[in-house]
Amino acid sequence: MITFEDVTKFYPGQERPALRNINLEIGKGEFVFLVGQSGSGKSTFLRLILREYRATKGTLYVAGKNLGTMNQWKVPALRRQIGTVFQDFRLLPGKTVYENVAFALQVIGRPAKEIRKIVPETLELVGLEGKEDRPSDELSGGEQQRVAIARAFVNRPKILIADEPTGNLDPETSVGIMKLLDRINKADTTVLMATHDSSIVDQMRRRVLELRSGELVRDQAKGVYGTA
Ligand SMILES: Nc1ncnc2c1ncn2[C@@H]1O[C@H](COP(=O)(O)OP(=O)(O)OP(=O)(O)O)[C@@H](O)[C@H]1O
Repeated sequence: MITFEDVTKFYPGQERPALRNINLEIGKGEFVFLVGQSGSGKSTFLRLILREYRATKGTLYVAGKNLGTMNQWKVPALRRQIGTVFQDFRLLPGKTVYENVAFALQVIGRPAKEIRKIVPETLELVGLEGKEDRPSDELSGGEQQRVAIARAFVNRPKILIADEPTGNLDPETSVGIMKLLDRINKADTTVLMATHDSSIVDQMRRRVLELRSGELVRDQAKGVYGTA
């Protein structure tokens, strides 16, 4: 689903690359944690997959497409296959739970009838049934993240990228969010999650990729957050 072939990324004016010679493959339906200290290259890794940047060297394939040679006009279609969730939720202020999720389908031109069917189904999946009409800014952090996950998943993307999705949540709420991401993964969605949350990584025991100064220093099946 995602293949890095010797991918290096230099930002303009940088002496050291943000990512250096990354080689790896993430298969369909995998759940992968991306860990590493601040500045190790995690965000750059995720942004390359979204074609926010191009690799300076090497080749990156996502959902069968070579992102290096992809025309700019095809990038929106690529991004429709990748749901994104962030630490700070990024919901539409002043909109209800329902509107936040429906908007994701409206902007890609889905028919109103389909939207009326899929949005309630997805809100039920994330445990927000009955809260459709609540203003999203009045919800708890955990509920807001559920809205964000519903919005990211409502289009049934092949890949879900989560950048520190539990970073603003307490441990108990974080466990609930991880159960939800696990359920989405079991629905055959490839999940890639950047995190500093060691207890979650240690509990879940999924594949762990560790970056250090832009290099991939660990690729461990059923891994833990840190090596001793
Ligand atoms: N737009 C940019 N322009 C120039 N340098 C950048 C840019 N974005 C990131 N960098 C640099 O690239 C390196 C990797 O940064 P990146 O944001 O990918 O790390 P990170 O692991 O996501 O960090 P964090 O955990 O703090 O989000 C750092 O040295 C950073 O300063």
